[in-house]
Amino acid sequence: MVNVGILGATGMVGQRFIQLLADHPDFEVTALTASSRSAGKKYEDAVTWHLETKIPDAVKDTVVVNTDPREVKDVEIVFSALPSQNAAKVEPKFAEAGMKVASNASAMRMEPDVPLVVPEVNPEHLDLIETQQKRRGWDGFIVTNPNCSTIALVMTLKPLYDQFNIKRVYVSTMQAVSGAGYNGVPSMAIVDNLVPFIGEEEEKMESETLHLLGDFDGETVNNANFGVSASCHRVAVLDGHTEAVFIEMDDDFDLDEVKGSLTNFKGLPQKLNLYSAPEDPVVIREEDNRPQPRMDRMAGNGMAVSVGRLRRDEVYSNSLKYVLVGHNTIRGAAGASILNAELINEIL
Ligand SMILES: NC(=O)C1=CN([C@@H]2O[C@H](COP(=O)(O)OP(=O)(O)OC[C@H]3O[C@@H](n4cnc5c(N)ncnc54)[C@H](OP(=O)(O)O)[C@@H]3O)[C@@H](O)[C@H]2O)C=CC1
Ligand SMILES: N[C@@H](CC(=O)OP(=O)(O)O)C(=O)O
Repeated sequence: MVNVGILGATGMVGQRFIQLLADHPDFEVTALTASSRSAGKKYEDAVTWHLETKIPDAVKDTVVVNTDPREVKDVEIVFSALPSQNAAKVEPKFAEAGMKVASNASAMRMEPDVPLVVPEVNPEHLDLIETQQKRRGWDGFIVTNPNCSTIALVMTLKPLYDQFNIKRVYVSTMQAVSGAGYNGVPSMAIVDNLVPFIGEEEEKMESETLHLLGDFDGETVNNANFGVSASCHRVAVLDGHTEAVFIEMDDDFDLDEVKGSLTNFKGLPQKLNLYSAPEDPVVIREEDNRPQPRMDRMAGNGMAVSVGRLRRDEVYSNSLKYVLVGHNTIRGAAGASILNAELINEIL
């Protein structure tokens, strides 16, 4: 077993880490950190638990420590669920102290020597770790996963990008409230309502998508060369982000081939049979009224993306559209970091 720690263990995403790691065959949670408000308390006293399953017995009595590498002993991997501003300050300290940091926070994602990885999409970007360690003189390293909406989008774009010439993508999101954290969106703002703005979300979707699909030339990642335009919205759903995706290709295409490439898509996690890898990263729904967040967010234990309403665009040539649903705090957050760590543990 590999000893792992969770940074920001009391938050929404931290709790998902605890839940998903409870029965993990290779990772054992031995350290939990949070702010000084929680440090020194037993986990069950420090946390306001929001998930449907119980707090796992194994961590109930674990004493939460400050998010400081000097207080985290004998741990090989730390999963970071810290607010971005804190992540920027402390993740490098954990890497400097020799730990492998699998971060869910946005702080370091676009650093040129920090891999931003979805294991089914761009595992080869992990080779940047060597550059990072040399450049920064670290024994450990930082690997990041993308934004929750980006992950779901890019998992569907990858098979299409490999087979067709994508010219431009428009995406309109309908994002669950859990993406903003428990206290992120007041109930008065969201019940009977929709909020048509999520700070920095559109910029992240537009930049991270092209970076993830970029070529790694051995030294640097050269972004993919097509247009992505996003519009992001908060809706009254607890978990599960829905996205309406519109794609224009350079050339005409066969819709059955598009469907085949999504259905048959497999990546390295599937080949390596990693513990958290869904058998099918993309699940196609044929019903007119699917995917829906409540019905489809748990596809592949929350690690698969469901795609439905796949159709040719009858207005614009060489164009298609579909709707997707992905679980934002599992595939879009904690599950994504855990899959990154499983891959690292297997291949490095
Ligand atoms: N990949 C993705 O798309 C997603 C990413 N996220 C990202 O994950 C991260 C966590 O989000 P979420 O769980 O919603 O946030 P929460 O606010 O729910 O939790 C934050 C956690 O960080 C701790 N913390 C807060 N301030 C400090 C500090 N100064 N020093 C040390 N620890 C601190 C909190 O501890 P305490 O309880 O003691 O205050 C808590 O454990 C964010 O970066 C967020 O953007 C979130 C959702 C999806
Ligand atoms: N902004 C996302 C969640 C999030 O925290 O994203 P990021 O990891 O890019 O900061 C949402 O609200 O649904």
